[in-house]
Amino acid sequence: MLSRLSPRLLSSSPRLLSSSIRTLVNVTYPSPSVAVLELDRPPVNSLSLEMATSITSHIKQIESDPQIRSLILTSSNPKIFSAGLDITEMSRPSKTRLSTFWRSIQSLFLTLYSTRLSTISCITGHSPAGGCLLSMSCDYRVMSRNPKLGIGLNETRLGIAAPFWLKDLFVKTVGYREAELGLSRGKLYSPEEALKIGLVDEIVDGEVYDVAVERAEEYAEIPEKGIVATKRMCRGELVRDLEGKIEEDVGWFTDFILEEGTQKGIEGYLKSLSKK
Ligand SMILES: CC/C=C\C/C=C\CCC/C=C/CC(=O)SCCNC(=O)CCNC(=O)[C@H](O)C(C)(C)COP(=O)(O)OP(=O)(O)OC[C@H]1O[C@@H](n2cnc3c(N)ncnc32)[C@H](O)[C@@H]1OP(=O)(O)O
Repeated sequence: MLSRLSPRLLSSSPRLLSSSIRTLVNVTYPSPSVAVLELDRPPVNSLSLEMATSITSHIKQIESDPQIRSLILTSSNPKIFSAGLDITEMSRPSKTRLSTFWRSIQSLFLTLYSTRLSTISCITGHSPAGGCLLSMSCDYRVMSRNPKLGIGLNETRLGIAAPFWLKDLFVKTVGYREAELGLSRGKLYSPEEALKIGLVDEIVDGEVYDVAVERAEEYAEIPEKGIVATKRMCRGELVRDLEGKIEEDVGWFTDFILEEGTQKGIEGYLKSLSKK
């Protein structure tokens, strides 16, 4: 039933949907060629299996409407874009659930990174780890100037390492040396710092959403053929690298997460979060 509804209909009845099926995202259309996908999984928009699957399927629905040229990814929580992977998915999981979870993350990355749509990440709040992955998978990033916010890859702080494709994405975004420094220190960058290293493209004092819509409309005016060919040229290599190693990557991830030492680290990290 849900899959037969067009994206436009989805956006016109978000309340009806949320009362029947929890979609975890809201889709709206500020102009005829622009869609907005708002992450809506309180409290922190962490990426569970269901959340990742929902984002991926909504991107595919939006993509299937030829009128839509640009997609803004944002959050219903003004303080948090996304807290990254749902850490509870990695705490004492079954191997089956863990591998399905990781496949949903791989698939979300591949879908967002290689979509024909021009993608704008509208970062109003914190964006650590998987949140930074979502933003880096977009074509353009605008962030609130708020100096208290952080964006970056903090995996080492959890005693884990980013997978090779996330490391490669970071290297492609900020350059080798900065990526090596940022990854090994698990650094979360302030908006000013992120702008300096090219992790975000613009920081905004006022309404960051309005700037995101403006940028989305600018992208929508560029001929689609040129955009798609350029994205394929710039992004194809990383997409092919991961597509060729899906099973290997699932194996590494599940083996690493299921190790007792990793489990103890994850438990400790979860405790420290809930004690705050
Ligand atoms: C080839 C492969 C080989 C090996 C690969 C191995 C490993 C790969 C690893 C994969 C990569 C992982 C990337 C990730 O995304 S891991 C997640 C990292 N995220 C974080 O560290 C963020 C943690 N959260 C925070 O810092 C703060 O919550 C935040 C700043 C976002 C918001 O702060 P605020 O004060 O507003 O809220 P809190 O009180 O902290 O949180 C509210 C409740 O939400 C819970 N919470 C927070 N973050 C998460 C999360 N990521 N997952 C699940 N739950 C989360 C938090 O515990 C609070 O819960 P309650 O106490 O209210 O129950």
